[in-house]
Formats: sequence, C-alpha cells, structure tokens
Amino acid sequence: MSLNRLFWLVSLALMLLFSVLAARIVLIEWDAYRRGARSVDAVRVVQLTMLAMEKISVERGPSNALMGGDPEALPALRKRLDAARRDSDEALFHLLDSLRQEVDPRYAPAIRKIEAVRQALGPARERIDQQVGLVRWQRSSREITEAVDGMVDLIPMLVSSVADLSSIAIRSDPEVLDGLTGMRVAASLREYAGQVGSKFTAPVIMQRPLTKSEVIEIGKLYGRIEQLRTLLDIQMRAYKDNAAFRTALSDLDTQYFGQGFPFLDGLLQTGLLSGSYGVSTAELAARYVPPMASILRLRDVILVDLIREAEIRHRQAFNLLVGAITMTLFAFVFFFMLLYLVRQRVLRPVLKATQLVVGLAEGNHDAPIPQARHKDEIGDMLRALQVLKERSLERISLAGERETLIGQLQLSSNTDFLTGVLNRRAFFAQSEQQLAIAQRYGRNLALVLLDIDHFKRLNDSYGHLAGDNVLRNAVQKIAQLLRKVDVFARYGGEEFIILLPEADLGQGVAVAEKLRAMLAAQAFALDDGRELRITASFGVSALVTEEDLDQLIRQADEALYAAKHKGRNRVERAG
Ligand SMILES: Nc1nc2c(ncn2[C@@H]2O[C@H](COP(=O)(O)OP(=O)(O)OP(=O)(O)O)[C@@H](O)[C@H]2O)c(=O)[nH]1
Repeated sequence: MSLNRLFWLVSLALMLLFSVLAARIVLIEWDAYRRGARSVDAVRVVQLTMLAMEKISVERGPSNALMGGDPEALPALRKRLDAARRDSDEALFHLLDSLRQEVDPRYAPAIRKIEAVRQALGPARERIDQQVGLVRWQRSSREITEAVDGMVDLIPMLVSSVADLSSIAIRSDPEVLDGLTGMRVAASLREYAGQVGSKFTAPVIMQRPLTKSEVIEIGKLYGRIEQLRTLLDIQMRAYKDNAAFRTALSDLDTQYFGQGFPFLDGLLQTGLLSGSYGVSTAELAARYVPPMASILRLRDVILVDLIREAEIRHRQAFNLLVGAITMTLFAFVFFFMLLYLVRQRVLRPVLKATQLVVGLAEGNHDAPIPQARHKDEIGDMLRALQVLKERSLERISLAGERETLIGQLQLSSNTDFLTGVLNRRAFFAQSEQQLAIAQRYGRNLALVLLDIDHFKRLNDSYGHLAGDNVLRNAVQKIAQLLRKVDVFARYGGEEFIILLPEADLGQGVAVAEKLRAMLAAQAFALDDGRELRITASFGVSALVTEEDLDQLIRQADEALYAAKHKGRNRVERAG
C-alpha cells in the first residue's frame, strides 16, 4: 500500500475515532446540563407544591377560628378566611399551571393528585361554611371534627405529590436528596403541628374534655412531631456548617418547641381533666399559629440553599458543556491542522524525495529538487538530495572526462605521433585479429612493406624538418588510396606496413604498384617553395598456408630488400 493511501486511511480512522469520542464527551456534558435544568425545574415545582400545602394548612387556622368564633369577631374572621382561601386557590392554580408546562410524562401522576385536591377543596370548604352558619347550640362535636378533618384529609395527596416530584428531582440530580428530604421533613412537621392544633378545635369550641380517641390521635401526632424533629438532626448533618440553617433550627426550637408546643401541651392537660380551656379557637390560633412560622422558615432556608446549589451545579454543567464543545471544536481544528502539516511538510516532501531518489538512481537529473523552506529534518533531506544530485552530476561529468581521456590515451598509445597512422604495436594488435579471421575462414590476406628511397639523402639535403613534412604528406596520400579495412601503420623510420584483408598476392602487388606510381608522380612542396620528389620500394607477401604475421613480414621484407637491391622505386613480391 502506498504511503499516501496509508496516510488517508489512518487519518480517516483517527477522524472517526476522534469524532465518536468527541460526540460522547459532548453528549455526556449535554446530558448533565439537561439533568441540571430538570432538577432545578423539579425542585421549583416541589417548592410550589409545598407552598400550596402550606396555604391549605394555613387556611385551616381561620376556618377553625370561624367555626368557634364569637359572633362579633365573625366579620373579621370571615375576611381572614376569604383571604386565606384566595391564597390557597392562587397557590394551587400557580402550581398546576407550572406543572402543565412540563412536557415530561413523569409529572402526570402529580398533576392528577393536585387536580383531585383542587376538586376536593370545594366540598371541604362547604362543610366548614355549613358549621359557621350554625348557631353554637346547633353544632355537634362530630360534625366540627369532620369539617376540620375534611381540610386535613387534603394534605396526604399533596404530600404524595411532593414525594413524586422529589423523586424526579433526585433522579435528575442525586445531590438534592438531603435538601429535599430536609424540606419534606420540615413540611411534614408543619403539617403535623397544624393537625395537632386542629385536634383542639372541636373541644375548644364545645369547651369539653378531650375524648379518648382524640387523646390517642393527639398522642400519635406528638410522637410524629418528636420523630420529625429528631429526623431533622439526622437528615441535615450536611447542613451543620450552614449558618442560616443553624439559626432557623434554633428559632424552631425556641419558638415552636419552646412556645407553641408547650402551649398546646397546657391545653392537653386541661382537655384531659376539665375541658375548660379558657381560650377561644381564635385565641388558640393567635397563640399557636405564629410559632409554627419558624417551621416554615426552616423549610425555606433549606429550599433557598437547595435551589442555589442546584442552580450552581446547573451553571457548572452549562460551563462544562460550553467548555467541552469549545475544546472539541479546537481539537478538531488542531487535528485538521496536524493532518495538513503532516501532509504538506512530511508526506508530500517524502513522496517527492522518493521520486527524486528513484529518478537519480535511474539517471534522471532533469527533475528540479524543491527548495527547502523549513529548518527541519525534511529541509535537511531536501538539501542533502540537492548535494546528492550535484555529486551525481559531478561523477557523471568526471566519468565522461575519464572516458574521453581514456579514448585519447588509447588513440595516442596506438598512433604514431608524427604521421597520425597506427604505430607498430597497434598494427600487430589489429593485424593478429585479421590474420586469425582470414585463417579461420580461409580468406586471402596480403601484406605490403614500403620504404622511402634514399631518405637519408633527403634529410641531409633539405633538413630533418623537411623530411618530417615529406613523411606526413606521403602518409596522407597513401592513406587516401587505401580501403577502410586496410591496416596502415608506420613500421619504423621511413618504413611503413600495410595489411590488406581479402587480398591475394596479386591484388597486394597491384595495390603496392598503385601506391608506388602515386608517390613517384607526386611533387612534395617545401616551406621555401621548392618542390621535391620521392620514390619508394615495396615488398609484398600474402597468406598461403598457415604463416604467422612474423613470417608474412619477413617474406615482405625480403621482397623489399630485393626491390632495393634491384634499383629501388619498384615492387617485388615474396617467393
Ligand atoms: N626526417 C626524418 N628522418 C628520419 C626519420 N626516421 C628515420 N629517418 C632517417 O631516415 C634515414 C634512413 O636512412 P637509411 O636507413 O640509411 O636508408 P636510405 O638513406 O633511405 O637508403 P635506402 O633505404 O637504402 O634507400 C636515416 O638518416 C634516418 O635518420 C624521421 O622520422 N624523420
């Protein structure tokens, strides 16, 4: 697989992996953010439900007071009751309105229960109003108790709704568990405190002792109130360093458990003995209800802290989400930049360098080597390639020069420096080959030896330089008359040798005769303008059987000697 393809495959795989990881991180943060939002919403509706519960509990105060109130106090109590009912209705309306805005189906059971409370509220109020409309002697303890219980019975459904909504909030954000439980404990404490107060309504109105069952119920409620107080200490350990909570708890102990509760205890003692309480329901409410406010303050301190903490976590989740998205985007940008850099600054130069190295190895020096633009390893590689290319070119050029030099050397070592024809050594080398071919294939081969006549005299008469000139000119003229295959060489001094392949003795003699006639007819011009003439003597031999080169030369030399002896300027054949 090519490096380029591998790079893209690995990049794609990394990209996929990275995208999955990034999506996972962003989704986790998104989920935490959504859960935070849901938790804050759920805590808020828990708050609204508790508020509605509180308002309905509070409504019991003027209700009970009105049922046992003095005739002259009735208008004022009526006004208080109407205001309390309006508050309850508003709280319920607001709660239902907020709940219906939630699209989450988990809110449906709570909505149903609160709707039921709203519907049950009308009949409960009617029973209260019926008792208020009766004159004192027409009222019965049982009906008053039923009227009071009618209002109390609304609360369990609201408590159940609080439980539903709390579990939604806790599932979204487990951190709200302690606070929500504390709030619910405080709300229950307020409810039981209200209920235990309500238990005295009928006896106070009728100014009678408590019945046995009332004493039992009041005892049970006392027990629950004590339990809830203990539970507050256990459940709210995490809040022990919270100053506002500590103050609210201490207010609860001094106001409710220090004043309200002992007041009720006094009524209980009276109710167990005589039933002459010495207070009306309005006075009962006026002394007992205000201390109960400390319970709600404690609840609200917990609630404010809970919502603040939930909002902080929600904000943190939002910040983490934004951080995760931003970091993911940055990481994507860096990733792409990294891919781009690796491709541009590593992969492409390496591929290019590979091509160039292969090209250099194949002898292609035309491709230009890119300029190294960066001071990095790739830059070093490109610079090294440039050096490599230059050295390679230098080596090629040196090799060329060496070839030329060797050629020249070979030429000069084979050539006679004065005449330019082959020297004696080169003649033997080439002629041995020709002789071997001729002998192997049975071809003809003739050899001519020629010597310029009276050359010493020429030298002596015209000078050595003139002799050299004559030698050069004579060789030139002779060469013009020979074939390309003929091997022409200077044999020594003014003596030359010619090997004639594919020529028998007769043809050799004919060539020698042609050369002799040419030289004899030739006028050689001297530097001073004078002309001189020369002649040469020739000895010719030819291959007959198995003669070697020395034998052929010896035979030709003998013939040349004979030509000299017979008067020169003539051709003699061997044999
Ligand atoms: N100018 C010149 N003279 C040369 C060269 N090589 C040999 N000679 C001369 O050639 C002459 C040869 O003389 P000899 O061997 O006596 O023969 P010759 O005078 O030609 O007489 P024959 O061969 O008998 O006709 C000598 O004087 C050499 O010095 C050369 O390269 N240049």
